[in-house]
Amino acid sequence: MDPKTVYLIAALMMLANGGVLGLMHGDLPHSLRPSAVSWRVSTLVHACGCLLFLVQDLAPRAVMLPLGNALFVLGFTGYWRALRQFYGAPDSPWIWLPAIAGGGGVFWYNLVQPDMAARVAVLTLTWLFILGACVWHLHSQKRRARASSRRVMTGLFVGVMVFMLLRLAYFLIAGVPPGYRVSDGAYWINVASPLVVAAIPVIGTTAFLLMCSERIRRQWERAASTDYLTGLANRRTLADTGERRFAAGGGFSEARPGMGVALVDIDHFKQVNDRYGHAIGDVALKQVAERLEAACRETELPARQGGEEFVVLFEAVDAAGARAAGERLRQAVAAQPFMAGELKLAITVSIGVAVRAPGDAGFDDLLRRADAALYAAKAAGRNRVECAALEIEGGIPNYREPVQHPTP
Ligand SMILES: Nc1nc2c(ncn2[C@@H]2O[C@H](COP(=O)(O)OP(=O)(O)OP(=O)(O)O)[C@@H](O)[C@H]2O)c(=O)[nH]1
Repeated sequence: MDPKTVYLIAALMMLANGGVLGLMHGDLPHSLRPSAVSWRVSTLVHACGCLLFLVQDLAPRAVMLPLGNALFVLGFTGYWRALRQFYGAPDSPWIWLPAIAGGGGVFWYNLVQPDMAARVAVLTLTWLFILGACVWHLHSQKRRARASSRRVMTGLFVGVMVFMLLRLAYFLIAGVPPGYRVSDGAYWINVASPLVVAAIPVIGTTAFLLMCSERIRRQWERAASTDYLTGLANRRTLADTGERRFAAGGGFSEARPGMGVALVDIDHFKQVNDRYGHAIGDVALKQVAERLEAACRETELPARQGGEEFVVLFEAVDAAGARAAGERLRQAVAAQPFMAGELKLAITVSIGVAVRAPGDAGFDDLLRRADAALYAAKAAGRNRVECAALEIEGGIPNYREPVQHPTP
């Protein structure tokens, strides 16, 4: 195929992709828009580079070719910037330096000291540096299990880098043939080059849109499953996880410990709100959540049930283990006063714990017994842990165990 035809098709596909991204721009969340703008501009810059190669005979080629190559390196730097913006890295003017140096080198070996092999080497090194920076940036992000779009994008950049190396090796080993022109279809490398150049603007734009949709999906999932104020699991996640673990635990067995819960309620929280205001109350809630989370073990799930009430799920505990875990949580909150600006607040929590019992038909029964134990903890003076009895008589928890604990 004629390389000019390939450049024309590539330019049209890039323009179409840039257009699609432009149409979708308004539907993206604000946080993703700067990155999408950079990606779109870079795609259009690449299209302009292809068009320059297409019309290279209309002006001196010694100007058109380096100009086209300069547009490609600028376009790749734009993709680098887009990826940085996507992952929240601060904008830096330094990322344009390799493109400026590489572009300058290409002009130098075209106009001042014409040397095709040196020009290819400078261009290749510039591309490798910029694309390598993109790969490094993609790779250095926190790994997420289903981020397939990021893997596609990384593969694409690596593929283009490998091609550039092969292209350099081709020119270094075979040497630059006399009278060689990039528009000469007799050389396979002249047809392959625009196809590979087009891979990132064309396939990469689809992968970029996939990255955006994966980000949006994760944000929605997080918003639906976590509590907006504390960042802990919310009531819905708690209910889902609790029911699932309850069902997975099978029938009750005296021989092996089952799941347990701790219901944690801040003591006299209304007074904090009334005395210092709702905003300070919110700060205190967040700090209690942080301390509970920090005190939880890996297998324990802290959640905000609502208001000033938290729940911690235990995976496999007996009554003594649940009580000890509850005590660990209580101490984590009571150990030190809370700081809200200049204010020093002494905050404590009361905790009711319950472990799975033979009479529990579902997770709600477990919670109900923990709630009754919490009620007992409040009645017994607060800042303490009470353990629920194993039985429910007529739907009302029956406390067989005397509530006798040292007052903290
Ligand atoms: N700041 C803030 N306060 C909340 C939030 N949700 C619930 N509250 C407050 O939590 C307080 C709960 O008060 P009560 O249920 O009377 O309980 P308490 O004052 O903690 O007393 P005891 O639980 O009996 O120790 C109320 O003042 C609610 O307005 C919230 O998201 N932010």
